Amino acid sequence: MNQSVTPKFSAVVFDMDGTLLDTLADISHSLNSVLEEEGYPTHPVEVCRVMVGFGMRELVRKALPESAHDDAITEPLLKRMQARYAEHWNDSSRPYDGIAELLDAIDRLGLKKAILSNKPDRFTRQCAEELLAPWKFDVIMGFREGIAPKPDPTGALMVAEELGVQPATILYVGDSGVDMKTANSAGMYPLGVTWGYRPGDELLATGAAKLVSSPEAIIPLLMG
Ligand SMILES: O=C(O)COP(=O)(O)O
Repeated sequence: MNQSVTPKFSAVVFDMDGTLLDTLADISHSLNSVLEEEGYPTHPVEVCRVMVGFGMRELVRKALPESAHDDAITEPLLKRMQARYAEHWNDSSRPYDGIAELLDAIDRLGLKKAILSNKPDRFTRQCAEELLAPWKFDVIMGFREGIAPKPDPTGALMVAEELGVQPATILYVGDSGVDMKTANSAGMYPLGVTWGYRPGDELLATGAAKLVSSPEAIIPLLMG
């Protein structure tokens, strides 16, 4: 680590889908193939883009017609979606350009780093282990039954606790309004990224302190 450079933050918490990884095509494919098999209307990828981010249960619910918003329908469909995604999570999902350089810079600066996602926990871990294999994350936390999903701050505060740092010293990097609300209610610095699934105006309206349009643009923010 360069001794003349003081990190401003002690840790970086990343959202996964739309921030570290472009997962949209695999999620959309898994969702649509299950909807189609059940005779429900499917959705273009651009519609899926705005339905992702609230967790898989909510994705399935949003994708179904309102007449099918019943646990007796949504829960079995969620299980099928999970099974389908287990086969297709890695067809085309990849880190965005510049993520490798950003993660390398975080490591060079000696900052801790974590992932907090509304994606089911096992898929969050699988994606990190396979698609972000060169980097070690200090904490990886996906959606776990019994813990409220983002934007509830519970998960973010658990991550801070596990990292052993104060929330106020955490840079939270995400691509959606859900992320900006989470960061604000957990007392973390909300940094919005515009290469993901949501437009910059949504991020500003939900409390982004700043927007960046490339992973490399985050590197100078890490220096004190
Ligand atoms: O599965 C989702 O809904 C999105 O997950 P994310 O929190 O990584 O964006």
